[in-house]
Amino acid sequence: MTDMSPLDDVTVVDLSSGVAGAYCTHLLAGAGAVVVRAEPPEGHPLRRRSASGIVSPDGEDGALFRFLAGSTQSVVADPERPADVALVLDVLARADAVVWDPDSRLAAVPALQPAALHERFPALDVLALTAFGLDGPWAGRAATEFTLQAWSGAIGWRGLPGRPPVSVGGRVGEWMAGTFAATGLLASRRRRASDHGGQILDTSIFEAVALSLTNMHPVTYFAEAGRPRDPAPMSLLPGIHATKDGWVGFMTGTGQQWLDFCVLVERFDWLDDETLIAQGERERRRDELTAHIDAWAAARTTAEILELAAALRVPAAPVGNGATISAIDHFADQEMLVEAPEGGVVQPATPYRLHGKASLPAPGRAPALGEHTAEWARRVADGPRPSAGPTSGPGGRLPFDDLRVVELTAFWAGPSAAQFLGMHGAEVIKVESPARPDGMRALSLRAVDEEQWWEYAPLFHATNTGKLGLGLRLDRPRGLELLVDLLDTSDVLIENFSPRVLDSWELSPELLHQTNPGLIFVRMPAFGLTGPWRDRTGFAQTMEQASGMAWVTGFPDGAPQVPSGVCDPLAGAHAAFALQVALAVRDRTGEGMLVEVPMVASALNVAAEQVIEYTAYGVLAQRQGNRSPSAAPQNLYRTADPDDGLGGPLVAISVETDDQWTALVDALGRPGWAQASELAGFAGRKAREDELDARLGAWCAQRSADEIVAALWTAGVPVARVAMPHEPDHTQFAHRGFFETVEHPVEGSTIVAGSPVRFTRDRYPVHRRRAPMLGEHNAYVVTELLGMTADEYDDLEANHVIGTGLRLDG
Ligand SMILES: CC(C)(COP(=O)(O)OP(=O)(O)OC[C@H]1O[C@@H](n2cnc3c(N)ncnc32)[C@H](O)[C@@H]1OP(=O)(O)O)[C@@H](O)C(=O)NCCC(=O)NCCSC(=O)C(=O)O
Repeated sequence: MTDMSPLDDVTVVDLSSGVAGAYCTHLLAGAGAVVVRAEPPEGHPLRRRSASGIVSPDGEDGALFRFLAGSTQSVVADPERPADVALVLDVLARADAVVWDPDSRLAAVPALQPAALHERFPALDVLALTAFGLDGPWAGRAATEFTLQAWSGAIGWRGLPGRPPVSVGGRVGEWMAGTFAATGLLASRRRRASDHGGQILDTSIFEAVALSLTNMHPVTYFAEAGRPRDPAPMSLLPGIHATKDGWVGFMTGTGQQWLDFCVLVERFDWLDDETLIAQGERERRRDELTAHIDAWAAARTTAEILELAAALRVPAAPVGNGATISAIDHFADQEMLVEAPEGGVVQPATPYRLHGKASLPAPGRAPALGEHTAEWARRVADGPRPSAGPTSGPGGRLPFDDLRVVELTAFWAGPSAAQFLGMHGAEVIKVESPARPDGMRALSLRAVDEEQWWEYAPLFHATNTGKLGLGLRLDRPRGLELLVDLLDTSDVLIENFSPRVLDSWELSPELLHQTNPGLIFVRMPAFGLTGPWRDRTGFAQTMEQASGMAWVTGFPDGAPQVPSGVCDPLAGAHAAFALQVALAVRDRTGEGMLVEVPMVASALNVAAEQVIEYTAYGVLAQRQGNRSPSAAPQNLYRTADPDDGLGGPLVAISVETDDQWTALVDALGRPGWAQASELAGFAGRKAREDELDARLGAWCAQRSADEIVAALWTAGVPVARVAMPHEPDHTQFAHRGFFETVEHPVEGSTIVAGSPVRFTRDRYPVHRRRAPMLGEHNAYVVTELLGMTADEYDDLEANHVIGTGLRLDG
């Protein structure tokens, strides 16, 4: 097979104008898809102004735009000119998919609305990105990332004692939505291959935020716990601490890592205190613990601390930012940050690697506005209009119903990648050691002396739906042989252990491809399979610390804070995307490959703006608490509702556009102070945001949250009640069926968040099968799939090669 770009047979039209749509098509173009951006004459908004508010010099495209639009084409079309709209429709007639959001003048043309496009081009996949989804009671309502975070509970839970809760900086939710969108589009494309039927992929940014920024499935957790979450905001501990020369971040995700951390900071009394293994107890003793950790860290350099932490296998990272990350040796060594094709700017590289014969195209430059208009006009004039092809009715096959996936995964990132394949039809077999199961099981609601305590773990239930469970010990030679036999009958292997683990089992692609050349082998290490940090371990929080995400989260006068968790679904969705890129190659050639998806690489992509803006404009993004570089006024405000003892209840208000400001002024009753002419523009509002906060604060303090939301939302102002993350009962979620009920034989009924990308052609619940119990499907795998006899099965069980339930004693 010759070198090929995996998606070079895919054409996508981009009608979107936000970060989510642009990142979606950036990922697709990065895998070789032809992406044609259809822009109104004023151009994509990011050509002039970045998401962080930097205005590009006259006549120059913004640096963030150049990154996001690299390797794409630009067709300019005036929405007022029928001939221009006809050209866009002609390009769409030749496309496989369109990415749409409602915010450009072109996307607002009636013929270019999702339903109209679906009707006109039934074979086209129409990916719609909106704040709340295309229908439901909240559809079309005003929102910004900040108010979406507030509604979802993503703000309410995060904070430090004595301070208001704090939002996640950097519009991570929009990037997350773009990743889910790209991943969903490829899945839909694979389904289309069977019947040529396109569909609307109705993507809700709100749901993407709720799934990723609320600190790990709180709805499931508290539904199973049968109680609401403690209303006090929380922060990671140990978390981010000042060192002699900067900041260092820790994340002790397992009991063992906490114990190792105690050794690191030389507190053997903490090591002996079993109560401190529980995060709740650490939170209760926050001041005492923080005082010691701060003093210990302040006496050492970041490099010294990281070296010690790596030796003790405590997940840790320097707290990177736009100015520092390009100098980090591992990122340089692994070429995770590279010079932009236009030169002079550093930007993230493609967040995954294919180790196969297919190669990803080199990053290309962004197109000038309308650079490809004439070429497309010629092309559509010359060529016949392609026919849509036959389409079958609803009820076609699921995208991955021909795939068997084996996962050797733990916690959230790896399991979520495999879960996506299961949601859309794959048979997924989760392998766990009965002696060392997925660490998510340790976050159980039952004490360890209770029967089957490991089956009461809500986060395991939420991240492992749709899977079968195989209890198999890979530290036994016969266990490994059995796994290799299983992989011979499988299509995909996904793993997210530290790299040394699979190496110690000698499970290499070379070995596995000898007997199954079609196997796609996805590895999701923390930092990469090679490079100086190869053997370091890490959780989502570690990636948030290293990539810059934590740097822009928190108050300007305080330490950086982690978003806490977003890098897990982010890594999972990037892995599901990269895996599908490899699958596209396999569908054409039959050849599998190794796919490397370092967690940190997806985090660096999503935090791209920081390094890009620093290297392009010398601007270092900073923490702004609940304010934003691109909105003013924006903040949390106390309402007149009865005091909750924590400084609330609060509402979130966010004004990004001049129209939203006008709407706010009207809703406030056009007070004199709001009529000042300089407030009509963003710069004037930004300059006076302290005063605006005081005015809005006084207005909100006289009203209940419900009154404020009703008055402002009706007027078109982005507003939200600051909700807690365990509340699943928003009418909009209910309308879209975002949360699905799943029955579990031990735990009972539970509620699990679904997919932010709603497939509208074949509607099916995504959680059709509950999470497996440990070793529940051993008999199916061993006797049915591998054809072993009942005696052989018994022998494997008697020798503890396979097992059901936890068995720590070997
Ligand atoms: C998550 C980790 C930090 C956890 O660290 P550790 O607990 O030290 O795990 P390791 O991966 O190093 O080692 C796994 C151990 O389990 C053993 N193991 C696992 N499965 C089996 C089976 N089936 N049979 C026998 N033994 C097994 C394996 O041999 C190792 O044992 P020993 O050799 O005896 O140690 C690390 O796995 C990691 O960095 N993973 C890559 C990045 C990642 O995915 N991070 C988590 C994202 S989710 C997240 O952040 C979140 O949910 O929160």
